Amino acid sequence: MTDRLLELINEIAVVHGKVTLSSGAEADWYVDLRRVTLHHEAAPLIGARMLEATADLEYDVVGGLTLGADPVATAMLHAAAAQGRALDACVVRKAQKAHGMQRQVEGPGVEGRRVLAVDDTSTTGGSVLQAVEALRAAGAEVVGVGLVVDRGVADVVAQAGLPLRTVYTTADLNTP
Ligand SMILES: O=P(O)(O)OC[C@H]1O[C@H](OP(=O)(O)OP(=O)(O)O)[C@H](O)[C@@H]1O
Ligand SMILES: O=C(O)c1cc(=O)[nH]c(=O)[nH]1
Repeated sequence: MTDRLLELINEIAVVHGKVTLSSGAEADWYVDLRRVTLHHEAAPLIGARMLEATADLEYDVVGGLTLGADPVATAMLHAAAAQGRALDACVVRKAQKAHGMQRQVEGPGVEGRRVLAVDDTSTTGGSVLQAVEALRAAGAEVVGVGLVVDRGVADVVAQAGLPLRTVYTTADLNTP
């Protein structure tokens, strides 16, 4: 059976060429997941597939470090709502806001709640584990990490003591 989401990722998000990654490392390919997490056909598929991939984990809030995680979390919120499930989303700011409510984690609240930390992709795990730290500081119980594309963080997430659920790994992508 055709995997339409994988087709879309390979067609519109995989970029060949030298690129500097979030960690500062150099790579010769990139997957610009924003091109699919904000795409009219791909985003609903991402919501459904992320719910499926994390079905064995129990959580009532989903979110991660802005910006990559945000459309993933909201796609999951909407996919869950379509199933009659009340799943809230949250956004983890890169730093605490200096005015207003001065929060780092935005949304209906994570204190005392079970949270799935997500990201669109992860290469070193730095971003998603920064989100885990901020979520815990806000009082959340982080139950696991969910990714659309894992670029190789299984060991890092395991070392952090969290279960990792992913829809794709780099082996699934048309990379050089
Ligand atoms: O596993 P890591 O080494 O942390 O890399 C992965 C991170 O890099 C990208 O975000 P980026 O830092 O480019 O920022 P953005 O989400 O604001 O675009 C991506 O969305 C992940 O969050
Ligand atoms: O490591 C990263 O920064 C990174 C890799 C990648 O393939 N896609 C992305 O958005 N970020």
